[in-house]
Amino acid sequence: MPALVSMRMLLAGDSLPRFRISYVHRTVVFYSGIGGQGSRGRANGPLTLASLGFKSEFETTNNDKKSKLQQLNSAFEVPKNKVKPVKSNGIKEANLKRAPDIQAAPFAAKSFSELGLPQKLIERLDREGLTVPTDVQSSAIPTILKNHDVVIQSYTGSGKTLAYLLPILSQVDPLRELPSSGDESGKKMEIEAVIVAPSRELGMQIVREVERLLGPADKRQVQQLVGGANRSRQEEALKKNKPVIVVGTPGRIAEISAAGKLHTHGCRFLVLDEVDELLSFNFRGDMHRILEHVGRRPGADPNALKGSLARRTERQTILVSATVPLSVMRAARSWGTDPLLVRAKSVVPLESVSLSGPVNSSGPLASLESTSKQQSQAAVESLPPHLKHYYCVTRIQHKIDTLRRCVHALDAKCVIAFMNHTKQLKDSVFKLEARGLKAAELHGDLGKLGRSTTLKKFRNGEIRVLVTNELSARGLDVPECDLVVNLDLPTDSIHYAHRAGRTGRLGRKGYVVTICEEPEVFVVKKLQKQLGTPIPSCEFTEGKLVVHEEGAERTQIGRH
Ligand SMILES: Nc1ncnc2c1ncn2[C@@H]1O[C@H](COP(=O)(O)OP(=O)(O)OP(=O)(O)O)[C@@H](O)[C@H]1O
Repeated sequence: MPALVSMRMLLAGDSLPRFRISYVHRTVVFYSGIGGQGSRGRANGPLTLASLGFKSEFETTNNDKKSKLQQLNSAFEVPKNKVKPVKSNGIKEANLKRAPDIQAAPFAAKSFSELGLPQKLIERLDREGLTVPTDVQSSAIPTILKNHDVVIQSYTGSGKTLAYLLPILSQVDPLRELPSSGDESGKKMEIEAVIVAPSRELGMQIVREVERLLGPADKRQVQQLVGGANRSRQEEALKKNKPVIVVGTPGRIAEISAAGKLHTHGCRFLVLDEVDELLSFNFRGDMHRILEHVGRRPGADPNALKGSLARRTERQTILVSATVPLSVMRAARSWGTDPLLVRAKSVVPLESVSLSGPVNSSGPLASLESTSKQQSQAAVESLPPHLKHYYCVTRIQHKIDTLRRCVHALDAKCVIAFMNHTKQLKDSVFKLEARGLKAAELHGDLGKLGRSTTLKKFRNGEIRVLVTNELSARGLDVPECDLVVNLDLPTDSIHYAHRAGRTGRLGRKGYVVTICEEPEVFVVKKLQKQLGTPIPSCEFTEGKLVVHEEGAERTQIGRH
């Protein structure tokens, strides 16, 4: 456990809380200041991979590798004034074959203009009030602009969407620096980027983000291809608008592609957002089709990356998630070319990360144990560091009452309550409304219109408690969400982490409260251990949050 905690602290840098699992004997009830983007140090001299030890690692390898390194190296050169001293990352030897990690952030940019984005795009960002990149954006944008295949891993709500959208938008019309040469009229524009997301909601959210940056005049350059919407209308829009970017769910993209209405062989970018979810069995057939067709020009040599990466003939593959288990790393290696692992404060070749997992373990039990360890490490890295986690024991028939008291005690304005079974959502909504809380259900059995109307109302603040299932656990961005409640326990630490990540977005405050029955407490303890984060027990009494000390009956009552 301490190893897990310290690993997380080292990976995520100084913005992490300095507590550990061992309990301090005092009540934890106050909001603490929440660090957004941490302060960034500066030092002298340009920081390159060579200066970080990459060169010597690779010097012994052949010329081919050397030239790849030079390309990689130039991707990381940053101006003198943007340099931070390098620290050892402290990652356990067992997890690294070699140690070319760049732990201290060389990409802690102060503004988007430092990252090599075109002026037009900078102006759009400015107009939207986006001026300072997050750490993961500082790492990812220059790396993607250098045409590397990447896996982007950073905790929930840290800005991964713009981390991949901005370098793509800066290389496609209409925002790229140099407009297409020659007379484009009458020439069929090709789809340049395909972005895949596991749910309609997430797909639509990404579309809105692209539209926001394209502006009203150019918003037709992005087309949604999500399931549940009218397919022939989507096909017509593809034909009429000739978008440069499509965003959709695997089923719908594969369906339209198989019907011959989506031409993506010449596509330059393939993004798989929430890639670990997209790897699940449910999406297997559709994902196979997408991976086989997008950016796969007939006759193109998949290994034709000799010379400059800029002249690649194959698509650039970008995989994204807060949770990146080894299965994703393995997939990245087979789908991409020399992929890099991009995190908030480090960029490393994926090949430097040991992929020895269950396949190398001895026996099925060792294999299971190893899988579970990798899972929990993935979950640890995905949790925003400043969230506060509690659990509250109650009887099943009192769960909704406990939820009501929790909402009032924390004065939460925008709450997402997770349950495991769709059938129970309606009943919970009914009970919450009967107790005076404006609530609504959100799940996959609702029609597309019902789902989007409910989400809109939740975003507008017309609904205070959104009662939902796993559908909303991934990617949903409602920045105002200040409380996540587990009315049913999540299946594992990864699911816990994604649910929890709906609050505390981009450095905001956030509470995660698990309401469970006594026999389920051991599961919470196990989650606590796996996540390396304290989850103390609490109760809600007289409009206040009361946190229990470990080993003590009950502690002081505190107001927040
Ligand atoms: N540089 C920035 N400045 C201000 N706000 C930003 C910036 N980058 C992203 N945001 C906002 O931060 C929020 C979270 O971003 P985003 O949804 O991309 O996070 P994420 O890391 O993809 O989360 P998840 O893992 O849950 O999908 C969004 O509301 C987004 O608009």
